Amino acid sequence: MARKLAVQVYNAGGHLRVVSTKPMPGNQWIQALTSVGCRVEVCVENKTILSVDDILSLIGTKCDGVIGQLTEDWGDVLFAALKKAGGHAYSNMAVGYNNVDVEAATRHGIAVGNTPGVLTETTAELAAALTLSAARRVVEADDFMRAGKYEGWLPTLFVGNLLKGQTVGIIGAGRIGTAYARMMVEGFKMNVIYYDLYQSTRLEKFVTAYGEFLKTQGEAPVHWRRASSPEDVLREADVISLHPVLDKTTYHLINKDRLALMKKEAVLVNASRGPVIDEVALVEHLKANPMFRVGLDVFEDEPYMKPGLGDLPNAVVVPHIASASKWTREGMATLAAQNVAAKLKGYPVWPNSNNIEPFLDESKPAPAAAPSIVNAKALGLPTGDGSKSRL
Ligand SMILES: NC(=O)C1=CN([C@@H]2O[C@H](COP(=O)(O)OP(=O)(O)OC[C@H]3O[C@@H](n4cnc5c(N)ncnc54)[C@H](O)[C@@H]3O)[C@@H](O)[C@H]2O)C=CC1
Ligand SMILES: O=C(O)C(=O)CO
Repeated sequence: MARKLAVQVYNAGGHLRVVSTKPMPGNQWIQALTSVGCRVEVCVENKTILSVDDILSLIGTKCDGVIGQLTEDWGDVLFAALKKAGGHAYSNMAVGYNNVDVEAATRHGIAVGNTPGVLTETTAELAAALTLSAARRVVEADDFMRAGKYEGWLPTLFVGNLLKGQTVGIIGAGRIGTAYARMMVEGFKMNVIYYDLYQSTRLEKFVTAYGEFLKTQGEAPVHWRRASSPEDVLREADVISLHPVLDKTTYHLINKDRLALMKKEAVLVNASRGPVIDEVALVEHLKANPMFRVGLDVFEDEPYMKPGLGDLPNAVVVPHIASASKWTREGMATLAAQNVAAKLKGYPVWPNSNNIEPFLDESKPAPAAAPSIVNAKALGLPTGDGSKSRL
């Protein structure tokens, strides 16, 4: 028999029961649910990653919707239980949903929400921070300073890589990959080479226009190129940042053979998902190539690092914090709650998940629509901007 977990209850009399597996920042998300008649139960158990059994006990025998986290295994067992408890809606508090078996959810008639857009710039900024930290050896230098090793300026002390005028490679030029590329182009006048399954006309247009602007300033223009393979990007770029979804096509996209193609002094950044890189191969590559550097926000076996990674000075490692700004985390919570609330109320699905701003504007009521439901088509859910009624 599963143990009962501690919960905090909001709007105890609400007729729809919604569970959040974690406390989430801000109040707007609670408001989005209680205002449509939900009783909200937030798990406050002191345990970082909830097991399937933990979540089964939270779902219980009557549950209309759940907001869950990317650390949880949302597969057939949980969706079957949610369905049996009368549930119709689940939302990840994340844009990535590789932890969710969407087919299983669809089989059980459960809508799966995610939180695109609100974290695009925040995540891209952290990727840029990792790029600079790795290229300019910021963490190594900080450790050196704190260890009392600094004896005075030297021509050879912590020499790193200049970014200006170099080439940045993007693998996965979607929302975040494009935002990151723009930062590197505007900030450091880098040229762009990208690989994606689809053409990123937005990125191409931006780099072309920025190149024209630079020319008017008497500066060298920047250029872009769409590569026909990841190999082209890896061979050509001085900095490579990974921003694809994690699926079968991107699992171990960076492996031993592809690492060997990269420049000896390249910088590799990953703020997508850990398994996009074969981390054992990466550790070997970092050991053999001390001037090759990485900046990692995500790891293959989170929360663990592969043996040896944490000892290497040419790796900057942070604990999956790319979306961790106050505005973004509150916004993610709000979008997740609005996905669940809208589905439970029978509202349509917002037609453009690349523009979710109307859901975050606290000065106006949110549209009566679900911001982003990834299996909307498979479930045959209607789309619409919710103009007929408001949340
Ligand atoms: N570290 C963190 O805290 C965060 C990580 N993420 C991760 O970043 C991912 C991307 O997020 P968004 O940019 O919003 O998604 P997006 O859907 O806008 O972009 C993903 C891109 O990957 C491309 N892609 C898919 N398969 C590919 C392949 N085999 N090779 C190359 N490109 C491929 C897609 O065509 C798409 O353009 C999320 O799925 C999530 O896993 C997102 C937010 C925060
Ligand atoms: O949204 C995601 O996919 C994350 O990794 C957390 O921000």
